[in-house]
Amino acid sequence: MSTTDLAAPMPGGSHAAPAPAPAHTVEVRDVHKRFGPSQILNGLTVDFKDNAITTVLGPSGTGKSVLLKHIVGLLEPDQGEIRVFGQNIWQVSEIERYELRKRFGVLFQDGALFGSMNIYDNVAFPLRKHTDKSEREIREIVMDNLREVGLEAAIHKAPNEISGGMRKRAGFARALVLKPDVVLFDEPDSGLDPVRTKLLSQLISEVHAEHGGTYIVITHDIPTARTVSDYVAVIWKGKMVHYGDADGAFNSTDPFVRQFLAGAADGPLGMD
Ligand SMILES: Nc1ncnc2c1ncn2[C@@H]1O[C@H](COP(=O)(O)OP(=O)(O)OP(=O)(O)O)[C@@H](O)[C@H]1O
Repeated sequence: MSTTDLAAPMPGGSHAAPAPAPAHTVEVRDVHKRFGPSQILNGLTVDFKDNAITTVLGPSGTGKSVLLKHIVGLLEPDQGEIRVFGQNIWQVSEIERYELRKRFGVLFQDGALFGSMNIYDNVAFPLRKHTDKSEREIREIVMDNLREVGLEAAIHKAPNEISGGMRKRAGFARALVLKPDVVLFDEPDSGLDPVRTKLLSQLISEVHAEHGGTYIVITHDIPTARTVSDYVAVIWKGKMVHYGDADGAFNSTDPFVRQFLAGAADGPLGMD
């Protein structure tokens, strides 16, 4: 429907009311996903809080990355809905889905940088591809973003000439250049030592405090969750078993949430 359609008078002289704003920017409704014999997501439902950082925690192999791929539209649910900005992403055209995706920034595990481009060109890439900004404007945005993640001195380096932590920061800068409403992080801590993990977690919190937005951080690293979380979501066996504020999660009396967040061997959570 175009804006002209929305402005058209209704029979009886009144105007059509604009569509109500969605309650949440990212809504996951009863999503099921199976790969071969394995049911990975099994009726998973969650509304991510807007303008907040939610960490998605859960044991290895429980479907956290599969959930993230559903949210960005890389995987289609067998059943259920993924709604972003109020739209079911599998009930819109491919072009509309592509437009919705542009409002997402994603930081993949390895930063997902192009090996053949230097750091500057990697960060400039989304601006060159998706906007008609001049090279002068692009330079200003890229340098602002690289400064924010502390990489302005590394612009001429290739991805394989910098450390894993720097690659993640470059990936973060690239994820931010289009000023996304939603930023997703797939295990930002993977492959980093505890000090670099802590520094990256602090950077995520600082950037969020500066720009706002809906951040979803997939991790199984409890210290990362403690540093960045406003809200904590816990997945187990393909379902969302807990969603609440960080204090509530870390002080939960639920045996499963307690065991998982304490990293304890004793409790309902076994090796299966
Ligand atoms: N495209 C796919 N085809 C088949 N199986 C898949 C596919 N993607 C994921 N899986 C399987 O789904 C399960 C969940 O994977 P996922 O990567 O979401 O786990 P995770 O919770 O993110 O785990 P970790 O914390 O260890 O990264 C795994 O058993 C994985 O092998």
